[in-house]
Amino acid sequence: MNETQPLVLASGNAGKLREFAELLAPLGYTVHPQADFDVPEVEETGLTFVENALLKAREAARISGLPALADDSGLAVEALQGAPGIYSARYAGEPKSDEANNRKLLEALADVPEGQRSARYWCVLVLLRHAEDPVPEIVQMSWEGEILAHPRGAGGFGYDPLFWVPESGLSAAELSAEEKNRLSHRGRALRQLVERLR
Ligand SMILES: O=c1nc[nH]c2c1ncn2[C@H]1C[C@H](O)[C@@H](COP(=O)(O)OP(=O)(O)OP(=O)(O)O)O1
Ligand SMILES: [Mg+2]
Repeated sequence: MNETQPLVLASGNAGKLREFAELLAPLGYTVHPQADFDVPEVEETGLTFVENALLKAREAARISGLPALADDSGLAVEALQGAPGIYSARYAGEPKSDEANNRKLLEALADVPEGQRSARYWCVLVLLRHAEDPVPEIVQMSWEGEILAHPRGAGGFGYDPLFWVPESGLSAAELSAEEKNRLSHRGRALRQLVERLR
């Protein structure tokens, strides 16, 4: 794909859209949020991140007529056998709320001591060149961390105030936008995807 080709971002998440805009702007892509084409939120009925990302990308490509990039992501906590995982966005039920999700996570880990609170973010990116693309580009990337006992920081989105980044000595919400994009599951997945398109 050449760099002047427009791309629809198959997400309604403002935090993701901001990060993708930051990551893709210097690479020359023209990105349009799916809201510009009135793409509705699709039901995430898959049992894997990749299935859900495919559902989102296909719907956005179908309605917009553009190549579509979707991100299905989430937090997998070892002490919770990988929960909330693909259910991360709706962990505390509907309507989706980062604050309620974070509160529920802290409650679930209330009795889990420091040292046993390992977790990883997953980001699965799917790029469909068109709605019926039979050969999607797929990248799956993780980011290792630990779940804090109390929220720290005001940046990022989602579970970032509870996600401790050992390599930085900060929570993900305390990282600058540039630093999070450099280290994160999403930043590294996107750079790998873009490499493949070159
Ligand atoms: O870097 C991150 N920093 C903090 N939290 C994160 C991150 N990456 C994923 N997450 C959490 C947010 C949400 O609870 C779930 C994604 O759920 P996911 O369905 O992929 O996104 P969503 O429903 O918010 O928007 P959409 O599906 O329209 O892209 O994982
Ligand atoms: Mg979602």
